[in-house]
Amino acid sequence: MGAGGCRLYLITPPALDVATFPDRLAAALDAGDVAAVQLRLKEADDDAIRRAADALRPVAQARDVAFLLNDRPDLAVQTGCDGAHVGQSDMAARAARAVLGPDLMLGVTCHASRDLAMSAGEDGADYVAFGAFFPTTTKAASSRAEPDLLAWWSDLMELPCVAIGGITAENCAPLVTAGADFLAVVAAVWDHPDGPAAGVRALCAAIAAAS
Ligand SMILES: Cc1ncc(COP(=O)(O)OP(=O)(O)O)c(N)n1
Ligand SMILES: Cc1ncsc1CCOP(=O)(O)O
Ligand SMILES: [Mg+2]
Repeated sequence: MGAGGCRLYLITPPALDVATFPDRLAAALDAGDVAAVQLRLKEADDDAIRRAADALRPVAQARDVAFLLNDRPDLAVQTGCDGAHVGQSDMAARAARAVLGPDLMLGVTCHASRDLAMSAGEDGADYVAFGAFFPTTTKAASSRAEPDLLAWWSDLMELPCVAIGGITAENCAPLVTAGADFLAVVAAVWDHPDGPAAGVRALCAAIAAAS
């Protein structure tokens, strides 16, 4: 996940079949420019997360796509992930950084808060995530963010910012023009009526059109 224009950040669906999902992920990643994949299995136990990470990490890393694990910096280290994403009630960013060491990537949820984002940056985050920008059924999001937050952040800070929450090809343009470095999406890709590859193509085209 480097500097440059706005890029796509895929988050896995809430549940997946570890036998078949690697091919779905490969098809999605081969459809367009994707910077990162986050494995996010909120209901899975540690063994299931390890199995999924072992099956999916090579698919992403073979394509130079960063592979991050949600919520669990410890398992991210154990399973060879490129980093982890933590929320405000998962683990303090400073503690997550200590578990990950200096080299692995750390993302931190900052809701719609400038203060949380500045603290996350000071505590070792490699990116801050703001949202939810739009209504979403993937998660009961507790905060609502507006594009001007992205504009404020990207004007003042070097640290990349991720926009998340209900983002689609149809609604993403204001987030791109406001300065989001990454758009994190679940449903717009995995629930696309023509399949995940079509979802990635549509989002990449929308990002390009707004850039
Ligand atoms: C890129 C990105 N941004 C935000 C989140 C949300 O994290 P969190 O608030 O910890 O909620 P859960 O995803 O754990 O339900 C995320 N996962 N990724
Ligand atoms: C994990 C998460 N955190 C805030 S909104 C959200 C869900 C994003 O999924 P979708 O792109 O389907 O709205
Ligand atoms: Mg979390």
